[in-house]
Amino acid sequence: MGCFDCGGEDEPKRVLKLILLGTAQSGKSTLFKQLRIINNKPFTEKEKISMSNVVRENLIEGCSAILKAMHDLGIELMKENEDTASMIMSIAKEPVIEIQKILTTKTENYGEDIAGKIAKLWKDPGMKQCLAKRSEFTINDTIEYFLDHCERICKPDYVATQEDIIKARLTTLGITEVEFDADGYRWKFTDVGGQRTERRKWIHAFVDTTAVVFICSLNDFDMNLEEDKTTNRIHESLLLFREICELDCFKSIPIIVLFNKDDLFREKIKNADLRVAFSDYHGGHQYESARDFIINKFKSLNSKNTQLYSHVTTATNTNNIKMVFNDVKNILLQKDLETLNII
Ligand SMILES: Nc1nc2c(ncn2[C@@H]2O[C@H](COP(=O)(O)OP(=O)(O)OP(=O)(O)O)[C@@H](O)[C@H]2O)c(=O)[nH]1
Ligand SMILES: [Mg+2]
Repeated sequence: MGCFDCGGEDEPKRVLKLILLGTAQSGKSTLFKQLRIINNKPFTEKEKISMSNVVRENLIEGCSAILKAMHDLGIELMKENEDTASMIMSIAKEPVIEIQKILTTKTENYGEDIAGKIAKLWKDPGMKQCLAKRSEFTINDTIEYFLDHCERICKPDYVATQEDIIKARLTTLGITEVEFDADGYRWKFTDVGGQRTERRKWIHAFVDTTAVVFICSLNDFDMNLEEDKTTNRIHESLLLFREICELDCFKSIPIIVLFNKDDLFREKIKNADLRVAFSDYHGGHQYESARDFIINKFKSLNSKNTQLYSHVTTATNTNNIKMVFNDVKNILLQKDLETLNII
């Protein structure tokens, strides 16, 4: 493990480098954003402005995805909301920059305030009926939050809050790093894109890795990939996890698996059947049985006996990630001290 001179301090700090890996939408960037918050690297004004546009786009795009799914699934919309639905569908076709313009300039052209119309649309029973079938179409996991806050988000002077930024969905392209100092060490976290086309870039980020943080979304078991509609998301995650465990470069380093989106999984499992993904599952709708079944599927792939640690997480919850990060820190600090023969 190399040393790194952080500058400005008396002694160079030892560097611990962690890489966040996992399939698309598992929650890597959400965790990455939480790590910034926890370690006092707040979002800059520029980032807040740019994320405001992402949030607006998530709201319009999500709303339009629900409306399209209602049409495809034969779910009725109240007659009085039909004009709003057409308006949303046409705004959603615009490039992101246009959506921003439409929502930031005065909206007299539309007769009524767009936000008010979306808020009314959100009360349409068909919208919620459709979301109950969300595993049948692609929709952002945090769309309910954005719809609940649509009046604030559509204001011309809207600036994204910390919570909005955590809940925003922006596909990661390329590799992003953040560094901070804690407990006498310099911590480096690397976030990568999880879509299949992004994974070929990962190799560039593997150098000098201290530990891998692999993120799997528990909620994925009844959904198919966005980039390949015929492949189950949790099967893809298992395959990817096996590949990572088998990589020579990670042979002797710890792998920390985060079973994420626990909040969504707890709700979903009450009605959904894990057998849609695993025909050998017989635990019914019981949360613990289903959760442990998935965890054991991952653990069984750890053929090369890598040091494996696991946590169940809700990455959108800052306190939860704070606790997990403390545990991860303790594991890695202990290991580093052992390496140095200090203990
Ligand atoms: N409810 C809930 N939503 C989550 C959780 N973790 C992440 N999300 C949401 O899921 C969406 C996708 O999360 P990201 O962190 O962007 O996923 P990613 O793994 O970085 O995806 P790629 O960049 O495409 O690889 C975002 O809207 C997040 O707010 C969670 O634990 N619970
Ligand atoms: Mg990402």
